[in-house]
Amino acid sequence: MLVNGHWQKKWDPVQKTDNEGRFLRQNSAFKGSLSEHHLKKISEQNAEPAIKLYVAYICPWATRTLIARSLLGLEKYIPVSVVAPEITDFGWHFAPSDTVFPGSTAAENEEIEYIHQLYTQSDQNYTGRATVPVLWDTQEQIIINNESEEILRIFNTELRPLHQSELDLYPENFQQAIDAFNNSIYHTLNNGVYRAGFATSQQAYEEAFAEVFSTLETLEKHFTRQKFAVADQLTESDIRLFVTLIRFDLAYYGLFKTNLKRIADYPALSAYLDRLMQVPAFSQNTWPDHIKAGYYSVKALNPTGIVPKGPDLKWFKESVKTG
Ligand SMILES: N[C@@H](CCC(=O)N[C@@H](CS)C(=O)NCC(=O)O)C(=O)O
Repeated sequence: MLVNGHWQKKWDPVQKTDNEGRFLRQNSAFKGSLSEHHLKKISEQNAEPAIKLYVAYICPWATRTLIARSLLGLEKYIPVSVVAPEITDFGWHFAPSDTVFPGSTAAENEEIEYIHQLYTQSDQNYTGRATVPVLWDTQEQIIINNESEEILRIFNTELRPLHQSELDLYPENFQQAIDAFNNSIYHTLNNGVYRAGFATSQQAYEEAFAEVFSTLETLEKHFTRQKFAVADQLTESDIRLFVTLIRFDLAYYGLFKTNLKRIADYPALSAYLDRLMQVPAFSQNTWPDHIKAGYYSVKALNPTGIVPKGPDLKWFKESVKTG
């Protein structure tokens, strides 16, 4: 992580814990939105795009923003750079083309080598973790926003005039229900799997584990009656749930020890994933090899770095990606 703008070499990608060993996630520091100037520049589509998005395909938070970008048809306005899936001692990085992981952006195409450079360019005294996603202002060379839930809303609301789709991911008449659904899954499931995986005491792990599975049971019942998370249309709640569910059997079940059941063992949740994986915005932004390589590169949880070969999941049968 960065401390007063300097990278700490002795660094371990396990975030903070409290006195009882409970995992604590840091709050995002850059919470800006788009100005009139940005909007004008983005719609002009000059040779140099006005904004860009830095992501990791392993990352559920970054993938939220990618799915929204695709669903709303914003691809041509917002170019994306994808880091190598493995987190290094220097954090996220771009690898040179001869060693680049399929699907990642080669270092030769980037002005930076490490994501932490974006943070020090934006604030030379930045203290904190250098996380993805990052919404970047290419002209000012500063971070606009590094919080996925806000980037998603920026795409949905502020970029509405550029949408190539009628879809509204946060429609006014469902906002309360969407907020309530999001709250019901964030702590116990989206972040719950991390709280189980990065717990440093048995008690903290068991607490998180119980909450993960009671939430999955509730959701299983919900999806026996409902097609989508909220109402009868896709909303941002589906994106926020999907990114966790699709990583569950691939990474969380094994590495994070959330192994009471797999998503494949829940019929209604499996059918829900089947439905969403048929939508290109969901399947095209889901890269199972990145997900496995990325999570299993966290040395504190997997010192040998060995990446499991399985599981053999139906959701990825036809979507072997080549980059
Ligand atoms: N609250 C942030 C969380 C982002 C986040 O934690 N990203 C992870 C990858 S999944 C990261 O970049 N971690 C690097 C680190 O913790 O140093 C968001 O939703 O955008």
